[in-house]
Amino acid sequence: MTYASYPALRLRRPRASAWSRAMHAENRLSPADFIWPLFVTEGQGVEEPIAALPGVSRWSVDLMVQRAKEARDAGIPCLALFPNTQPERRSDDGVEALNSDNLMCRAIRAIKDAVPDIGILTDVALDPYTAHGQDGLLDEAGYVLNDATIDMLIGQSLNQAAAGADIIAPSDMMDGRIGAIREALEEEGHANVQIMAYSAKYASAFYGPFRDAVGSRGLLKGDKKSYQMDPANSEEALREVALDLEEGADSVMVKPGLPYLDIIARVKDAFAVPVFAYQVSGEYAMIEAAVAAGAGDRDALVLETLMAFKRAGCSGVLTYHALHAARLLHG
Ligand SMILES: NCC(=O)CCC(=O)O
Ligand SMILES: [Mg+2]
Repeated sequence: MTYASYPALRLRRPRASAWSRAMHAENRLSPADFIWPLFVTEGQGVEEPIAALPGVSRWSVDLMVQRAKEARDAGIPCLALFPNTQPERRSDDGVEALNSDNLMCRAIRAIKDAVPDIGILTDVALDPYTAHGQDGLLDEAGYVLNDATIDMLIGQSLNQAAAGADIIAPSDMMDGRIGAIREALEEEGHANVQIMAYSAKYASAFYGPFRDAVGSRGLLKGDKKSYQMDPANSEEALREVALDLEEGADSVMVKPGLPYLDIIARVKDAFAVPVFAYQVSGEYAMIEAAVAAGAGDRDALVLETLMAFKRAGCSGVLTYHALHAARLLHG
């Protein structure tokens, strides 16, 4: 087939007016594209602003319920919860993750009680609970043990599911944990609890502010390169995704987001399954720093970066800008 060429063909013609641009848009953003990560802290009526994430706070459970209502009213379908565990409840084995009355479980129950029609995604990994800030159990040399960690992750997943979590999202990058968690969920009567696998999670420099938010930055010794992926690799991301899908993941995630759009596009092309991205704390902080420096307009930067995820093939995005973006789109 041959196309017309200039001047019969002018690609600027459909761009000339707003109505026509709207009609020709290949992708659209809506509040339903967003999952809102929120940080829970102890107490009543407590808001703790996070310096490294201007505009983001930790909220106590009672105020978290207010955030959940705002999210629902703005059309956001799902929240992702992260606990800032009190230092005295952190230990080498992170056993607080298994406590059915821990901060996470109390937050899940309170939100499900007050706002039953919003989804709750819970992160599975031990880093908010360990005294060393690593995602799993360590051997004497400080290596993160794979199979022993999986036993803890199963317990953590079942604990969250019992509290009412709708989507279990293992972010630990242990080999084989998706299959083990799926099997345990089936056995314990949680057949409808989904798994969103953090399949391609990279050992990234963009997680710094998150570690402040969950209180693990000062604790973490070394790095996470023995389990998170090398930013040099993309074939390996396809293998990670293939394994997680074989093991029973309902959806997969690529993390961080914007520096890894190529991975998102490859995963979507190769597997045609629901792919989500995590626009992580360092990405949020970079946008806010640009805005503070007068280098860009917040609303435009936020919507353009979120649209990029849709264009790359994402079903949705975990983003700290979720409420702001959803309200912009709602008008
Ligand atoms: N498991 C969740 C994260 O590590 C979040 C990272 C971030 O927002 O920087
Ligand atoms: Mg894996």
